[in-house]
Amino acid sequence: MTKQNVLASGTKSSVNLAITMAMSEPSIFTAATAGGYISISSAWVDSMRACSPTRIRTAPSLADHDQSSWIDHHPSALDMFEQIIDASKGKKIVMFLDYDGTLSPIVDDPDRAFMSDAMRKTVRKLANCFPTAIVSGRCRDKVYSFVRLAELYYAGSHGMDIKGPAKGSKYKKAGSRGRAVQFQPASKFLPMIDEVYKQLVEKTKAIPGAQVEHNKFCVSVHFRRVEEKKWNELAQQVRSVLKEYPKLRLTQGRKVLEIRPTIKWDKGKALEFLLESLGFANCADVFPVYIGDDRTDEDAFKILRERGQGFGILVSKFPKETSASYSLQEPDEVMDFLKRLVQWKRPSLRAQF
Ligand SMILES: O=P(O)(O)OC[C@H]1O[C@H](O[C@H]2O[C@H](CO)[C@@H](O)[C@H](O)[C@H]2O)[C@H](O)[C@@H](O)[C@@H]1O
Repeated sequence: MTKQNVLASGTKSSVNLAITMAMSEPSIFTAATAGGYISISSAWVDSMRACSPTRIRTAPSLADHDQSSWIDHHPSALDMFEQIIDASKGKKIVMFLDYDGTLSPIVDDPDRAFMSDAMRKTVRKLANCFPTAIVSGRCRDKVYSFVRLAELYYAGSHGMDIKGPAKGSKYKKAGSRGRAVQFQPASKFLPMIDEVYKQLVEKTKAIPGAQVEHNKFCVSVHFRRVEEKKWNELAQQVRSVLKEYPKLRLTQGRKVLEIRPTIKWDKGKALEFLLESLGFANCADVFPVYIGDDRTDEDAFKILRERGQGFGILVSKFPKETSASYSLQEPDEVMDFLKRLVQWKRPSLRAQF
């Protein structure tokens, strides 16, 4: 088995193994009979299905042992607010926020995943209290066009495109002389990503509902609006493009296949880079909080566990395997949690919410 294309994020669930298998055995793939080809693609489709859970956390008929035990292990960050604040006492909170599914609800059209004004107002107040970064799979400019808050740090393309506020930030590392933080570890992949984007557009154009999104250092192939009976065909088309690019790998999000460089860089590394840029590299008294809803956010949750600092909050209505410590069900709960943080830090702002 080669390690050309491996699924980097997440744990060794059957889902990840399915994709790893499908992506990492090109010789089997090319030598296989038509039947073999289908079975590899069907591993993709199984994995695509597994990324679309349908068991709602609160449904009484499904509130079985597994679900309640999941909540025991990942209690609501709202219910645990006081304990969280206690744990952060004497430490500097730094906030990391994923965008889609965390600050904005998941919608069918990725170009219309707008953030509410109330959420924007809350995030603005949050950034006034704590250093705050948006960490997204999207192209940085696109996520900025949704968030529109110049005072934040932004890490687009799954952390491969990092930029800090140009000026006026209260949170600058000593000695940075007002220079904006900027880091693009995958810049040499730009021509390859452009090429792959064009090929994917061409190869998927006949599949109704498929949408390819150029995220600068990575590409997303959306299947939210593709009929399930066409998922196999979509997987085969994506596979046919990717097999020519061993320097690219595949990860999966919510009804999306994400193609990105094999470099050892992800949202977890971006989190560490940003902590360092903010002057917290070897700081024992920093308390990073990362809130995200997707597989790629697991890299950041894991880093926090490894560092033994702060914690991750998974946004999900469904029990999921996660390295996050707490959970919130949806963006509205994220907003409530952020408001509580602001009110705790600045009690005088209570009346403004
Ligand atoms: O890291 P994120 O900010 O969560 O980005 C991950 C992907 O988010 C977007 O897709 C997701 O949200 C869309 C809008 O709600 C939804 O239609 C899609 O099904 C979701 O996967 C974004 O469009 C992708 O490029 C990102 O990779």
